[in-house]
Amino acid sequence: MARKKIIAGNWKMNKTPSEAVALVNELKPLVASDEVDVVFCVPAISIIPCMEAAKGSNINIGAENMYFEENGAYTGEIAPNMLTDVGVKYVIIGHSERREYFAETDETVNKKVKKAFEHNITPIVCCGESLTQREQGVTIDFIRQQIKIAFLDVSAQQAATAVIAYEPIWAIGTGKVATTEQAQEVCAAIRVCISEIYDQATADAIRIQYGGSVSASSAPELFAQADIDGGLVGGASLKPDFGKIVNYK
Ligand SMILES: O=C(CO)COP(=O)(O)O
Repeated sequence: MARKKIIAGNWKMNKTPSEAVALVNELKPLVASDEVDVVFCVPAISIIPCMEAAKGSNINIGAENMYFEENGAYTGEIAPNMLTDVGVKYVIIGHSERREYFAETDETVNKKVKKAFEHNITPIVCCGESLTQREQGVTIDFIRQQIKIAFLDVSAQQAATAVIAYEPIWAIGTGKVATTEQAQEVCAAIRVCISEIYDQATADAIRIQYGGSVSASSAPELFAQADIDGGLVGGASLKPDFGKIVNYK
């Protein structure tokens, strides 16, 4: 079945709100496309101004993180209904930088994924192995574990609408993009894992992105793979190059 590609930018901790608005305005004409879903995941403080700037365009403004409680004494966190109240439909969950620097675990990722679905926000669920894990030959086992825990108690109906981002940690921000074969192999294994947890229809529906040093030159071949349904793009999403990535064909 044909899955619509989804190409998302992860701005990470870059751009002040006014710089963010300028970037949305700059990229707006470049990322125009009827063929793919386009998402800019921006720092929380820039979500509202970016939404305003993106009005009338095909750009969806998403969040980079969200907490798994509804409200309360969680200083510094952003609740799901704060996101939905301003129209956010996508949130990145469990990025490797959150896992590494902010102590996120497979269990907190699972709580956040469930909470996002409760609020009808599409989670972009991140997974990915370290260089040591790849060298030790445990990549697929490790990714399967991350996926199985992330989707605990998530229904097939919900999972079918999710986005998974496969981001090998060694390829993030390093300029070292995984080979097309490596990326396709793991994305295919993720789809098999989803078919085992749920069924083939769910596996056929779920969208799986590749992320890690995606550039205008690597995107066309990566996105042509059978199990790669788009990309989660860091550095190159902050540049006019992102327009080329979106219009990779
Ligand atoms: O972490 C990433 C996207 O979430 C990838 O970042 P880069 O594209 O900068 O390698």
